Amino acid sequence: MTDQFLAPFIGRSRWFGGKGRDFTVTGEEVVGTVGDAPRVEVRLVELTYADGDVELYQLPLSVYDDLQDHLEHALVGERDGRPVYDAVQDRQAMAAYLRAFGDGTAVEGGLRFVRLEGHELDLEATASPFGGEQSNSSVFFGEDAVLKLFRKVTPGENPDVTTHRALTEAGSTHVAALYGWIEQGDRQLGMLQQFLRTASDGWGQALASVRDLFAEADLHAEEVGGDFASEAARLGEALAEVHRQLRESFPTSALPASVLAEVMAQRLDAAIGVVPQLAEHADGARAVFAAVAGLGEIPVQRVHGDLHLGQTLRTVAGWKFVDFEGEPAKPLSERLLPDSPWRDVAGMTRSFDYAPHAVAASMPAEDADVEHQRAIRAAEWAKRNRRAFLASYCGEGGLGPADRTLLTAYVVDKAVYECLYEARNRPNWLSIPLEGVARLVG
Ligand SMILES: Nc1ncnc2c1ncn2[C@@H]1O[C@H](COP(=O)(O)OP(=O)(O)O)[C@@H](O)[C@H]1O
Ligand SMILES: O=P(O)(O)O[C@H]1O[C@H](CO)[C@@H](O[C@H]2O[C@H](CO)[C@@H](O)[C@H](O)[C@H]2O)[C@H](O)[C@H]1O
Repeated sequence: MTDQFLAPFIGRSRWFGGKGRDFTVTGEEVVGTVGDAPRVEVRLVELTYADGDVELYQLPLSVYDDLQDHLEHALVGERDGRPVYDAVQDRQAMAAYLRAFGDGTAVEGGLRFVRLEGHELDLEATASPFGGEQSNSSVFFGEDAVLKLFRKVTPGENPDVTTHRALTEAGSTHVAALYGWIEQGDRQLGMLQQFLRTASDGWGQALASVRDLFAEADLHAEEVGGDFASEAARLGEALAEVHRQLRESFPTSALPASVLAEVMAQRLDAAIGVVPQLAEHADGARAVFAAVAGLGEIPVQRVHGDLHLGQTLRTVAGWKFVDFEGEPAKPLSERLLPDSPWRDVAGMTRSFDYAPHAVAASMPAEDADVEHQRAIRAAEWAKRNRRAFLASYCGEGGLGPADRTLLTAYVVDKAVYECLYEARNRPNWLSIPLEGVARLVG
């Protein structure tokens, strides 16, 4: 018997990846507890979708004897007359998590809080939940650490933990150092890492740069004060370094290009099932994928897997990349597979296209002339930053013809994925990747 309140709570939560799909809660288990006042029950809730897919979601819930006025916004339901709250929103509950890391020992119910050496945690830091868009749930501990609790959980390693660990141990300056993680059996449920105090995210900076450009109708991207190209170039350099470190830390192999082309074509077919508007661009996209089939063997390695400007943070010590979990909709087994580094380059390329079009969508143009002018500036901004990024990513070798074919296919594949993502999560934004696909294959 499962609690009635779970399904509506999960369904309305930002982190729920199954939006738009019918599901029922088919099981739940308390796999651990943290603290005692309140007591946090860490529940794994099994969801079964109408098409038979099954997923497990992690719900840390704090249980109190009485209603807590200050947690009204976080009330999830009531069990046996006791109020149950979303523990991520609950400072006291999160303080207990931090203390558990401080002890570095196993906590009741099989949860293990594992610490890496090298950082003295501030155990008194105040917890505050991250308020932005995300697929998991993060809590900041003062200016010291960030705890990310994974929502969709699967057995085995979580690539966010293992990739951060490898990069931290390799001394990378382009990630927030990993401080520890939470395990339950063979699952990794959360990750504690360095709080990047001086960070501002690349997406926000890119939007500001575009707004600057749109405000100066007669100027080109390189002429306005908020030009982003030198940052785009730094991002390219940083990504090249991260890819090099990942090649050294994880196994590398080769993938037959024909297999990659087929996988991309299948992803397109599946996406058309959800976003029928993609069908009119299908022939063009298939031709782009087919061109990859002749490329022989593609070198593959551990990559980020879902890179975009929102996963980049500019700090006084340079650019950092976050969230190495891969695309949230992909099964873990696929997210762990080595892939071509061009997937990450393609993700950034798409993001350089998204930023100007997202700004344009949020600023209705007064007339057709302004709209036309903005479309030209948007294309200019995207091209300028894409070029700066690519030039420094590729370095002296530049981009060869085979690389270009592969990159183009990854860019189209990413734009197709984005159509699916937007249709399910932000239908108002669907036109951004859809028009992107049209431009790419048109
Ligand atoms: N170490 C960090 N320090 C400061 N802010 C961070 C850190 N890691 C992530 N963030 C912020 O939190 C946001 C969400 O983190 P992310 O890892 O992308 O979560 P999710 O996997 O849920 O999408 C990021 O976009 C970034 O703005
Ligand atoms: O950050 P997540 O791992 O949750 O990634 C998912 O959500 C992203 C949006 O938050 C989505 O990114 C898309 O929108 C971005 C602007 O919000 C844009 O910069 C990206 O280029 C675009 O792909 C991402 O695809 C999705 O997996």
